[in-house]
Amino acid sequence: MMLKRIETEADKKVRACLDEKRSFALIAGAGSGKTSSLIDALARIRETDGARLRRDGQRVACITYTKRATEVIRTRLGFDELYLVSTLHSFLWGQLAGFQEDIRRVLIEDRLPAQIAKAGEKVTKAGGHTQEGQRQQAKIIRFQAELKDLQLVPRFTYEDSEFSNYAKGELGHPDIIEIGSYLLRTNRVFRRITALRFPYIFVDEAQDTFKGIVEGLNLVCAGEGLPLVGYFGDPWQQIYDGRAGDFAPPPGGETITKTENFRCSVSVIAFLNAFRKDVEQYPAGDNKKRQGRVAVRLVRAEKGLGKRNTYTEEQVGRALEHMDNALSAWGWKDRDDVMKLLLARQMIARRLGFSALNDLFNDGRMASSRATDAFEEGSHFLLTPFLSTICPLLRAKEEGQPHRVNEVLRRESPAFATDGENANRSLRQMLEASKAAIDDLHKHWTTQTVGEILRHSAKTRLINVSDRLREHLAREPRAEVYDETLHAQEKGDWLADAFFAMKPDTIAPYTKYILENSAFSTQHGVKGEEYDRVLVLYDDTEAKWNVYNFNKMLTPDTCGVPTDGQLDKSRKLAYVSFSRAEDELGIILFTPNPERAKAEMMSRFAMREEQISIDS
Ligand SMILES: Nc1ncnc2c1ncn2[C@@H]1O[C@H](COP(=O)(O)OP(=O)(O)OP(=O)(O)O)[C@@H](O)[C@H]1O
Repeated sequence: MMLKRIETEADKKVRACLDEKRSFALIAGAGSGKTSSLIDALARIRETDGARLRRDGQRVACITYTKRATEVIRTRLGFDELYLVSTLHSFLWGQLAGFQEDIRRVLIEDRLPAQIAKAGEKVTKAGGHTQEGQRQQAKIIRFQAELKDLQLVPRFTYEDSEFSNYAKGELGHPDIIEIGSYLLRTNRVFRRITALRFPYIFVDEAQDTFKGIVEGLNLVCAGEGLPLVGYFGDPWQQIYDGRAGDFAPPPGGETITKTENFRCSVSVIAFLNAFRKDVEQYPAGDNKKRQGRVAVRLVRAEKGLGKRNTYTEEQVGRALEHMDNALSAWGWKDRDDVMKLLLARQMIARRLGFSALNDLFNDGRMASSRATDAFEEGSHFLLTPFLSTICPLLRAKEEGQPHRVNEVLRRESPAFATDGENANRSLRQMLEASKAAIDDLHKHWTTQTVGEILRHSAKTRLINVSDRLREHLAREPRAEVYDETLHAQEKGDWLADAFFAMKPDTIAPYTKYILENSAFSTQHGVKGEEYDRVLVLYDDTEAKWNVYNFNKMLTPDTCGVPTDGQLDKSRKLAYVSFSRAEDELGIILFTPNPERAKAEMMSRFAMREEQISIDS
């Protein structure tokens, strides 16, 4: 909680850049108050140049990463129309919508040929006779037909959807990024118009924006004077693939480093400084008075005895016992304000009661790594109807909240959308229909399988059904026994079949976990958050070996040197996790050699003997 605002050196430098009309990039470590710096900068422009901008019909653009951030910033600026605060997609579409003929040209010359080529590569990889090969082949045929139809599309639209239908002129999220990058790169008029509309462009969380967009905005703002672009972000907090990571202003711009930390206690900052060498932070607010604590617990790792060297159920249980031991040792056992950050969902799943679902989506025979990732993010197409509609509806019913039921129905259910077929139904009719629909859904939920529930919900148009889900619901279950050599490319069929055959009881805790804050989170899920006490648990047996390796990242002398990729990914994720702690940070590391790891961590991270304990 911010008590009083302190103007920092970095804020002064940003102010100087604004006054001199120079582009800049503010690299601000964790807890440094990026949002405050951004708001200050936006407000400064209002003071110095606001009247002129309004007179000339120009605005200040602020591109945010999430819709939630958009709301926060708009509110803090008093909803002033001088500013256009929007997510990247909506900002780009605002600029692209007027360039209809250019959109058509980019789709014809670049976007569709690129997608056809990509599908072609997948056909070659999968083999034309496999189901995946045929699926990709069908995609190529569809794209080719859409390519022909593109000439006839009267108008291109974008409705904030993931999916595209080019023949109907409907664009999806990825199209907006690709077309936006392409036009910024190649079309001088597009750049000129963007610059005229927005002499000042700010990008929040710049590390997570797309490379092509940073390059494009730098072209828009090349040269001296306005337009200028200001990036705010932290390269060490870029944890998703394909994003800008290291961002820099256009040539001539200034890179400013913000070294304050207003969030973390003295001990946590000292540890962060030992961990990350490019920014030396200091406690800059009331946090200077908080000593806090950093403690490490080293546990002797067991070799995974389960499938693919992962833990068996019994071993997961033992690992959880070690976690409880550490909680007791740190005096955290009975506290409910300890945020536990686990990399492996298996342990969270076991604690919260969705192991069966978790096991299914982590079973490499049926789930591709993409499917596992989507499960972890809560974006898998088999699960989204439950996350967005079915479980929220059942929950609202259970809690006796008819208004909430109606809200979900109106927002998510085609059968209850207030336009179209329902436009003429009275409120009473709608309420009666919704009650009947929910009672019916509840009956299915308690007696039927997941597949039956989905089919019922699709038939009654209670849920939005994606094309992929529709295909799976419509086909017969695969009769063959799964064979890796024959079916690897079609494993999604077996995944869907197994999912459809499940009882729904493990889905409710999963959706609750994904949708609500609980005392557990994955390490990816806590970006931007802060908690009094944070426990971070590393167990490489459960991690994706080729992607992360926390033992090698933290103790390379004990465990061997990580690959560049492992080092980069593991340390960014660790930095995000560690820096969430306001007061106390506890790290549990399962290591093959606790004694050596202890000595190495003490010297590497300037830790004292009593900070590191061993539980063998
Ligand atoms: N100038 C300031 N003076 C006093 N407190 C501040 C100031 N700026 C930010 N804070 C407080 O410091 C904490 C961290 O701020 P904020 O969450 O904006 O940091 P951040 O840079 O976005 O961090 P991260 O990148 O780690 O998510 C918040 O509790 C905020 O209220």
